Amino acid sequence: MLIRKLFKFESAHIVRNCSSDRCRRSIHGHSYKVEVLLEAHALDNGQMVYDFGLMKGTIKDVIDAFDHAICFWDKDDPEYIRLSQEFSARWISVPVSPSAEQFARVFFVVIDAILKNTVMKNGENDVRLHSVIAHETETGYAQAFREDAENPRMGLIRLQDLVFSEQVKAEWHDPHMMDKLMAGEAFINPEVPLQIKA
Ligand SMILES: Nc1nc2c(c(=O)[nH]1)N=C([C@H](O)[C@H](O)COP(=O)(O)OP(=O)(O)OP(=O)(O)O)CN2
Repeated sequence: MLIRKLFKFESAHIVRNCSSDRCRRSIHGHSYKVEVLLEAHALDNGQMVYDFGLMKGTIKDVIDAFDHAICFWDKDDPEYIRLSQEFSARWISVPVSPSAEQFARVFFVVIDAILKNTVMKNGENDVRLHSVIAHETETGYAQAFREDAENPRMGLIRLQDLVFSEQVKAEWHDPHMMDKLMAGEAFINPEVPLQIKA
């Protein structure tokens, strides 16, 4: 079974080398929608794949990092990068160009790591990330599956190559969230007292 949770953020970027002229050399913004699809073949104690509410912690924070931020490719012109960092308190540096395709892959890599590091406490069974859909506009989206996220032909995405500005980190529930993720520290879900036994 699949479940899907939708997140939204507003973000600015340039996508270098693309065919659309407006897109490749003008800073522009989108109202992004990100769909996170989780898969399981059994249900937890609440008879759910994974409680939607649990996705409003670390997973929501990492997506919301991009809200009201400028996102740039770390291979972009150093002067563009410098000015983005100077004039925007909220910025994210990514190791791939910020197309819809790469947003979907970036979120897949991070959310997959979060789920793998999460200690689930309510009888969840083999919950895994199925795919991530990044809607750039009302009419265009990209969907990344595991084979896309891990595909070196699409560019390598490693957690340590994502850089979040100090302002972005300061607004997280835990400003050290990404450091903890990279160090392999567990994210522990809350205990749930069992009320009724099936
Ligand atoms: N495959 C992709 N194509 C394009 C991407 C992308 O990320 N992946 N990105 C862009 C631009 O960022 C552009 O701003 C969005 O393109 P487009 O869909 O053409 O935008 P419109 O606002 O014109 O959308 P309409 O709904 O068609 O009016 C370009 N291509």
